[in-house]
Amino acid sequence: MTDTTAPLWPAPTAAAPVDATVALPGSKSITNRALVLAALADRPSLVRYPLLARDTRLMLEALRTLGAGIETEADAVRVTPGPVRGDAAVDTGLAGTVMRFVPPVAALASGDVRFDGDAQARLRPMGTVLDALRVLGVSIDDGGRGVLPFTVAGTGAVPGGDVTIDASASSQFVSGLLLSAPRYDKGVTIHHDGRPVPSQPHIDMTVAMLRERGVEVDDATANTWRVEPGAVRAVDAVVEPDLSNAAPFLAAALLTGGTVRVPRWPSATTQPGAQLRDLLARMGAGVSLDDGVLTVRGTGTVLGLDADLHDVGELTPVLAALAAVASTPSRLRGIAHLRGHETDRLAALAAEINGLGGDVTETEDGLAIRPAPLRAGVFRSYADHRMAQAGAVLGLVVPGVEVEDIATTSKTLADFPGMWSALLGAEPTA
Ligand SMILES: O=C(O)C1=C[C@@H](OP(=O)(O)O)[C@@H](O)[C@H](O)C1
Ligand SMILES: C=C(OP(=O)(O)O)C(=O)O
Repeated sequence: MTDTTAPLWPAPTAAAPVDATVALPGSKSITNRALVLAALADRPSLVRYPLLARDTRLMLEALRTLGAGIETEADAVRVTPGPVRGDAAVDTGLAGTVMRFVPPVAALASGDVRFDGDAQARLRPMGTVLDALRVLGVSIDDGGRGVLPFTVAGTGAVPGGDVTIDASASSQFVSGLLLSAPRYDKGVTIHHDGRPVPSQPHIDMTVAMLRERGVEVDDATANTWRVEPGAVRAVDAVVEPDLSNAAPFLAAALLTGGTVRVPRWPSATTQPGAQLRDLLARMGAGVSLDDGVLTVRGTGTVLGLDADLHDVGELTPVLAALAAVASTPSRLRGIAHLRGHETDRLAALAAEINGLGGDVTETEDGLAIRPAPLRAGVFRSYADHRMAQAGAVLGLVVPGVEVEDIATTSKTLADFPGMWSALLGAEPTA
């Protein structure tokens, strides 16, 4: 769905190579995991440098509604766990992490918890999570539809146990169950049966964050995860910068032949955005990491990319935008599951890049993108933050691109337009 009443944002073209240092806010994925685990923990804790954007504010509100104490301090959120409360309503917005991570928490409530979200959220796959919770002993009324809205009927405890799911449509089905599993009476063992699970780094992130809090997790067998029941230890967490949100800024360096530096870039991380180092280098960038600062330099060449993005699907929109202005063809593979993201991202990218004169075809599991001269036009964002970012990236080198609903970027960045202006304002004035 697209907001046809939203104003058009004239995407600025780069008058010169960019030269900027971009400090990125916290990772959406780490923030929302840290908040859920803090709400389920054995005592209060701090989540430091959290992302404060729509998806994480929805998570804060959901956990507050379910009984956690939430206090926002300078650069931190203090979370005080409490008994999970029923007779509550949770707004998921369009956040996959809220709609997949919070129902397993609500299953611990004493009473009903109703879930609903944006109109577009009602299209995102949920049935696997709901069916799994039923197998683990939870009663849920979804009217037989397997999507939002639905009601989780908590009884104050969840038996837990063994469940087999098909998580090929989203790794979040696995992560959501794992995060609450230590609080279920028998813990949880998940077996995946189906095509490969996408976004493995995000599952690794879930497992690592559980272990950091003293939870016993066995992931030694492929496609099986076992979480033992037990306390979730409260830890003060430091949230890394959101490396996936680095993508449009780093892309600007590549496209304009400029330089972009991102401080606090972790040397080791489970974030999929870490793979931008390799992916952008393959597209022609000079990439270096020194003293925690990632530097990406454009060399004046943007090469096409042939890559399997199954593990790093959320990088696709920006990489597709780069590929659309590359000098050689690209194949982006392994990303059929993007059809269930904020919007059908494969259809949306093909439609919007082609709308500017591009040459993109959808394949069964991705996109084939061939070089073509692009022209001015409207780039629709379909309420998808990363589509809007892709439009901004194209606008750097294609004069006259207007991005519809740039405000949708607030899903994971409080002020993307401001950051984008600062990026361009930092051009050397030579
Ligand atoms: O667990 C997470 O934090 C995420 C997992 C991934 O979901 P999918 O596995 O559905 O792609 C990713 O695309 C999303 O942006 C965030
Ligand atoms: C797929 C994404 O988000 P969500 O967490 O809503 O699934 C994304 O941010 O690219």
